[in-house]
Amino acid sequence: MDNVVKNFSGLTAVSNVSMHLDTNELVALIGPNGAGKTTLFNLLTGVIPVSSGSIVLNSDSGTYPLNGKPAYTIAKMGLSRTFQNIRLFKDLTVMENVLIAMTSKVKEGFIPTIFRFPSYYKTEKQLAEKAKQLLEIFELENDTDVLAKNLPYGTQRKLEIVRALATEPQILFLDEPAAGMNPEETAELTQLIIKVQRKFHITILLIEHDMSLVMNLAQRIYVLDHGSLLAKGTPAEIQSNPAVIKAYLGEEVD
Ligand SMILES: Nc1ncnc2c1ncn2[C@@H]1O[C@H](COP(=O)(O)OP(=O)(O)OP(=O)(O)O)[C@@H](O)[C@H]1O
Repeated sequence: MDNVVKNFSGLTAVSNVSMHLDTNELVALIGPNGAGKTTLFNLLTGVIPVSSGSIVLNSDSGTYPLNGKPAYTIAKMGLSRTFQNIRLFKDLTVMENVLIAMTSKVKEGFIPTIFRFPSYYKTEKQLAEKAKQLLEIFELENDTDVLAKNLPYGTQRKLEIVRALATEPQILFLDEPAAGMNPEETAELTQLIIKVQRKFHITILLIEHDMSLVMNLAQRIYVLDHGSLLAKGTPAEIQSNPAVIKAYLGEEVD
């Protein structure tokens, strides 16, 4: 993204932010409350339009502008996300939640679907098999028939990530994946994110307040403060950056 600005009637939530993600990178976006992190995710995934600036996806087949594209088009281009608040279908089972997320990829035509021809069952069976494989990675394979609302909170967050992965993304945006998790769950999630990134060769950008997760996971970190980019660098560089420490702790450091 190059020089991206987002104004909300008088308030500049994102101010001239430029950043990039390289293929297969795991990058964290951090910053104090209200810094503009979620707004940036909403811009990247087409939930809201930019006020100015550009966002592009570079791939082997060319360069594609993302700004101005609706969220479903961006999702189809291979950018998937989770939200800060859990957005599962609470009254559906774990398996149903994953299958629904997958259906955007199904090429099955209308007629076989309506009349339930053999090809329909084949597709459904293939999808269920794939969903099961994903659920196994997250150790949810024994919970396929459990209603989402009956899962413990930390498990619901894991299911959100499974749903985002079900669309086979190239880039995954995780908005506070460890929010509300205890230290044990956070440590488990950290390992899972590493595993998923390696297994599927995806690029990940994550927003997170839990510094243990950020410092253990991220190859690079961007720091936002009051809508502007305050710092960027490796975890070691960010941890010792006086401006970052000041933004977090509200005091000067020597
Ligand atoms: N739709 C909106 N209309 C008006 N102002 C908004 C809107 N969305 C966000 N803002 C404002 O933009 C600023 C950045 O908010 P944002 O949610 O992006 O911050 P954040 O870094 O994600 O914060 P947190 O860590 O608390 O989630 C805040 O001042 C917020 O009130």
